[in-house]
Amino acid sequence: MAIKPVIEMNKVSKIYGGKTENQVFALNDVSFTMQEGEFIGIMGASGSGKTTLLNVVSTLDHPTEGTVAIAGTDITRMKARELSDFRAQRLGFIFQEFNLLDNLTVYENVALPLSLQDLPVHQIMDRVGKVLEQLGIAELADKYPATISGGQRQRTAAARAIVHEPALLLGDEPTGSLDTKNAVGLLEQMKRLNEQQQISILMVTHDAFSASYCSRILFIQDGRLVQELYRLGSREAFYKQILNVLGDYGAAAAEAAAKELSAVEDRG
Ligand SMILES: Nc1ncnc2c1ncn2[C@@H]1O[C@H](COP(=O)(O)OP(=O)(O)OP(=O)(O)O)[C@@H](O)[C@H]1O
Repeated sequence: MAIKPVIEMNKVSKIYGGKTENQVFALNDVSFTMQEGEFIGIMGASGSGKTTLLNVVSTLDHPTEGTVAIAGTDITRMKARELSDFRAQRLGFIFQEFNLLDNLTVYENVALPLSLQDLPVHQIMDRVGKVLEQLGIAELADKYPATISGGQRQRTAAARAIVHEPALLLGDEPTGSLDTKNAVGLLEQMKRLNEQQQISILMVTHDAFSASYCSRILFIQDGRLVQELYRLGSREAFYKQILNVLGDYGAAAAEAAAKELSAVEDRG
């Protein structure tokens, strides 16, 4: 099977502010292609444009210039209504806050993206059942979010993000609010989804440890892509490589990298 691009971003700029004064180039002439089955991490300092990039890809924000195609569809030409259907059917999201609905069970939360698509009930039951099994939470189907652990809530959120088999899974600091054990659990799950089901994942993270699970990292600085790193060897080696690159970008990043490097033997 031929590998197809899942994201084609071509000369994208996003400018905030007035026509001439106080302009902020949140993204500045950004181009990259993501192939189906990649697991890409976006890294960069605070204010470098990571969230803007993710928002443009997720169709929540419109670029000032340039084009973005997702799975062959140019989203920069779509109307609002088409965009919301496209988002619901083709994209999956994992956020730092799990955004589960408290008055729905685990099963109902996971079924939500399918219920919105008017699928027959037996098809919904079948797909939800499979994805709950996959994420090891089948026995929690009838429980409510308030009665399960943080890690289980995060897995429920992950199940909901993939139940409709999106072309692309997007994460904004998905491990941000998790302790180390649950963060590793979620990253392992994402890695499995990526490797075993070829789900394409784009994730924003400031954390080198999380980023080391990716197959490629794009580094962004002042709205520009400044470097990319492919994982060639082990995750541990990739982690050190990422820390070294972060170390190249400013004293603050270097300080954080040095701290992390000293902890590398413990966590890596
Ligand atoms: N709605 C907006 N109006 C004006 N400027 C904005 C707006 N949103 C973002 N910016 C600016 O665009 C730049 C990029 O912001 P963005 O949120 O993409 O950065 P980030 O890398 O995600 O930062 P962080 O890691 O702190 O979340 C920043 O200078 C920010 O102040």
